[in-house]
Amino acid sequence: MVKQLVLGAFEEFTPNFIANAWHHERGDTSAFATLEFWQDLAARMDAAGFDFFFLAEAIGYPMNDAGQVPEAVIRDAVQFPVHDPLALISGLATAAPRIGFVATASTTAQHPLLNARTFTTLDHLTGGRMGWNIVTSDNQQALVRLLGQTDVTPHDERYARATEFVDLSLRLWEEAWDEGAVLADKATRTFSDPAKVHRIEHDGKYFRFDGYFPATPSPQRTPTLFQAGTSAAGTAFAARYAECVFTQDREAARLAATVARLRAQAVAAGRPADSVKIINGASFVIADTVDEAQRLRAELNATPTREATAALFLGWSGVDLGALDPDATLDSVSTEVGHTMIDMWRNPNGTSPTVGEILDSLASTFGGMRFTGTVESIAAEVEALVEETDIDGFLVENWYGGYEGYRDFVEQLMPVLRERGLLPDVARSGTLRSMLTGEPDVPEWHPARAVRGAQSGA
Ligand SMILES: Cc1cc2nc3c(=O)[nH]c(=O)nc-3n(C[C@H](O)[C@H](O)[C@H](O)COP(=O)(O)O)c2cc1C
Repeated sequence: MVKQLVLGAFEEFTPNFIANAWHHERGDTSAFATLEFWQDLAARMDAAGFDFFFLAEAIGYPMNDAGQVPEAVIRDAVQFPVHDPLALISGLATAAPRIGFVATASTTAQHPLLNARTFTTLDHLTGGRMGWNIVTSDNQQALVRLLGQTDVTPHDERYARATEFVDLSLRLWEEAWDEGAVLADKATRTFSDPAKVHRIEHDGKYFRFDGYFPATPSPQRTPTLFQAGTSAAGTAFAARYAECVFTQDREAARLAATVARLRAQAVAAGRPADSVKIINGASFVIADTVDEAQRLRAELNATPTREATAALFLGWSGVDLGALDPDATLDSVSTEVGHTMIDMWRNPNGTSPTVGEILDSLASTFGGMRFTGTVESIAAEVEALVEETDIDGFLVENWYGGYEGYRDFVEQLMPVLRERGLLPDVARSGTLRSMLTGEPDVPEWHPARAVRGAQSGA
């Protein structure tokens, strides 16, 4: 039996993200800074039957170790300008009443209290439709300079900080307020029952907290937890906390290996293999003939400049390809930024591509799996990929920006995927967690459950 996929729309609050194709004739993102632009898009994805609207985040932008920002970043709009995704969501929720919202927020840049309060607020305002994509952040060089930090926090230490950040957040969401603490009882003038609201004291390596969490429990309490970053440290972190993992593999065999590794680590962490939903990036170029689709794909590959793609790579990986010998490989390059990005260009079983080859092919490889063909050929490929890799869904990449970037996928491919049983006949609804996991509550194995009610009755 085929698996029913979950679908997210992959966006960032910027003119156009990974494709850097905002200037393509089919798209128009000149109004990207307006609420109406995003409300229109979210409403259409809601009506189309997508499960969630996903917002990546970049507080920093590509910058090399010397603090120089490639000119292409500003000229070509490479994650710059970028606006605040969390500020967008309540406005989207009014226009899109069913779809979930997953917002990326960084444990390297944020503070647990401020972050937890924002997600609780948004989970209330969306009626339980919020997800948090937990990242330790790319674009590190700019991030530390903008936040006034002295240096990039080493890669694995960022995950140690993320662990403490999430553990404290879970206490704020699950332990600070008991069920039934909010009474709003006029007769006794008791809004909240002091016996059921608990002080949280935390004195850790990275954070201290001493006091009450000032936001009432939201419909999901803990927002649905996503994670992105599949280094060894990232995978271990995902195995502990993530209900969904966003991956970006672009070859079936590599994706199958990532899925197997994530499921094995989940089992080793004491949870069922299928309790981690693995959602891979995917872009779809659809036309009446395979030739025409390939022509359009080639046109899209030629859209971003070489400087823009190299800058995007720098931001995500921390590696400035322009400063390296074009004949060298990345085999011995080390980075404190993104291991996932570098690992994609290393071939442990053979010859790795050279820096020159990587630069030549970046535009045609950014993002996740690429599907190019007719509706029927792509639907068959999707089914075969799900069978081969055991993934749970796709984060559909927007190419041109705005609804144009999804139109063919929504209007042509989704009906055929539905006919093949790869999508539900009726769009999922309810809280985001129930849409993605089938269960309304955080699962038993999750660390959230260990702290829930820890002080109740105390
Ligand atoms: C698929 C994917 C999506 C990511 N999205 C973001 C993002 O939106 N914002 C961000 O700051 N970092 C993002 N990152 C980077 C992560 O913050 C990650 O922590 C970083 O790559 C370092 O961890 P890693 O070596 O495990 O990949 C993403 C990484 C991956 C692999």
